[in-house]
Amino acid sequence: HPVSAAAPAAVDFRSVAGGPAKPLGALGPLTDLVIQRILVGDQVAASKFGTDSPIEDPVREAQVLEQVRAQADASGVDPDEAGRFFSDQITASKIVQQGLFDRWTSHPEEAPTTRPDLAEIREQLDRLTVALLDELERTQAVRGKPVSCAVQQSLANLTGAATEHLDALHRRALTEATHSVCRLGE
Ligand SMILES: O=C(O)C(=O)C[C@]1(C(=O)O)C=C[C@@H](O)C=C1
Repeated sequence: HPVSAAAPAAVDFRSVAGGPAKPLGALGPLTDLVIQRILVGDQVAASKFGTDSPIEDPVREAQVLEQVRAQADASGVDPDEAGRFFSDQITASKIVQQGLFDRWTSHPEEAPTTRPDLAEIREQLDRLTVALLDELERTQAVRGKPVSCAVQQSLANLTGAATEHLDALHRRALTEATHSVCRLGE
């Protein structure tokens, strides 16, 4: 009998679950937000590529970290812990931006053709800050248990990277952004 049309190479979690797939486990929601912030890095890169704006903006970084420390207190998270976590988020964003700048420079046909507004993107980042701090607060117990935390972070990163179809650059950013989640609060 004739061989049927190409079978899917892998199970799509979406069709199984019947809804949008999300990173799994206790750290799934936190990791989902981390991935969203990493993906906003693509928009930041698009807003800056081909302009005079450098990837690194120390004034904005200081504003972000100041907002984080103030809101951490209100959310019941240690400000130093929150500051370390968000420094990692900023580092991850810069990894993505530099990687995309390099890619777009050597393959100009892949460069974005429209330039999003950085001020609007920063408002998006500010909203993510609030949501991330809520998740840092909610996950304090599991993050305090080193072994199960490491297992949960691996699970969330693997499933998150797969369902969001992250490429090598964005997976590297995800590793950087989550590398101290389980050590925080110790
Ligand atoms: O807002 C920017 O310009 C960004 O590039 C985003 C971001 C961040 O992750 O918050 C990253 C790098 C900059 O140094 C400042 C802030």
